[in-house]
Amino acid sequence: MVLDKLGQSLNNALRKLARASSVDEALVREVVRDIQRALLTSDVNVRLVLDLTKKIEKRALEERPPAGVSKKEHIIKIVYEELTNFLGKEAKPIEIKEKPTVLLTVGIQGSGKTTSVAKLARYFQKHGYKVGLVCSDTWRPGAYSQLKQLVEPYGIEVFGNPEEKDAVKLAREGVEQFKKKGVDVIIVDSAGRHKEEKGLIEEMKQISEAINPHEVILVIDGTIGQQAYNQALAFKEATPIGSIIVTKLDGSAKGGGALSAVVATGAPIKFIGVGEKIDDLEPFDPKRFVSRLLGLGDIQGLLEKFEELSKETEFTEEDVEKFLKGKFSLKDMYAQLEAMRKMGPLQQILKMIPGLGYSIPDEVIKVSEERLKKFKVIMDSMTEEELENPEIINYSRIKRIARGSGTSTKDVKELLNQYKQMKKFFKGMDKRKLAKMARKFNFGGLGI
Ligand SMILES: Nc1nc2c(ncn2[C@@H]2O[C@H](COP(=O)(O)OP(=O)(O)OP(=O)(O)O)[C@@H](O)[C@H]2O)c(=O)[nH]1
Repeated sequence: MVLDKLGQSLNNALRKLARASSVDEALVREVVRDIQRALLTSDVNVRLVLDLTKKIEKRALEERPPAGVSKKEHIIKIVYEELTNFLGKEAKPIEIKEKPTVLLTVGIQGSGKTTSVAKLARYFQKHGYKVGLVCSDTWRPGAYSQLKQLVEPYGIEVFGNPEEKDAVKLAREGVEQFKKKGVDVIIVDSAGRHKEEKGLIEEMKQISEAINPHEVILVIDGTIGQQAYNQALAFKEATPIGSIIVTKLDGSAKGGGALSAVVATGAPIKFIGVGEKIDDLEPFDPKRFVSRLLGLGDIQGLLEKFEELSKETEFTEEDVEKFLKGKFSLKDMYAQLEAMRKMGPLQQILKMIPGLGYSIPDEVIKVSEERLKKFKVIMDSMTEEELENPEIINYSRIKRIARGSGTSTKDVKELLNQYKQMKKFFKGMDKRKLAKMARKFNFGGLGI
């Protein structure tokens, strides 16, 4: 996992808070100290840590939680917000505004540049773009074949010539060729032979002049921790169109230091490298990153699931509200059960929502494909009125429905029973938490 040690320490600090019977000043200070320690261990710069934790402490001690929110919840939210701000607040994706968009990547030797170029190519390809790669690494003869090998399985073309010694010429030729071929994104991999910033920036300027890229991406090795600051700063000062990929955040003890150091320079981090495989590249989104880091659940992931699902089932916000309030018809229940089956166990989904650890009885949500099919057949034999208001279904209606659908009265009763249980369960949930949960399901501006 990405920065799992840091995440674990931060999560432990928040758990201390969550477990305490009451929240007083001493506890706040203790939790803040734990957060400090966790960040320092991840090589975050001392001054940055102190600034950040001072803000958290001040807000935690001074701010009063709004009605309906406990002090603990409020402090967790403060920690989440301040950490998110600390890491740049908003995601800043690479935008493909023009076709072709030309991207130039630079990086110090061994930073993970070539691997990142392949990952980026795959990323854009997965998003529907036709990608061409240019290897202008004239320093390391193996670079061209390394790149080719990485992207070959995906049919991504690589331009290069291991015999050519002029990197600028290679870059220019490669870009020209791909422009003629009509690709959407051209990524140029530079030499990466430099051990320090100066040479790197010189090379970047030369190639930039020749190919006029839309964006230059500096690849920084996340394992160098706060040393990333100087690299990112020199880069930022050299180019106004620069963005950054921080690599090797999987298993790096110093990743927190690298990320925060880069953010401190004002250079935008656009992607993070989270493994050696081609798909191990993630767009960097501070909100999503921090909520995962703190173990608050992956809200964004949840939303995406809902979005995907709503495309197929027209699963609307009102549906969710109805569902959560226990006000739903049999038709709604069927749609929800179907949706749940597609999303995985509801239990799992609820876990993705911060602060909710509801334990839902199995019988409420367990519904097999076969059972669902049977439910559908039964429901097809019901009247509109019965579907809207199943309470009116008495024994004689049950018998008629069973006959009409070719099922047994037991089957019909089972369906009605499932409906009752579900309704009862959701009605019985804590109203405050329920309202909070409904709010969390708000697809639009979702803030914790
Ligand atoms: N664990 C992990 N390893 C990575 C990541 N990104 C790159 N690597 C590894 O880092 C090593 C160096 O990567 P390269 O892509 O060859 O680095 P480079 O900067 O192009 O290297 P030179 O061309 O020699 O300057 C390789 O073993 C990669 O597999 C990452 O996000 N996580």
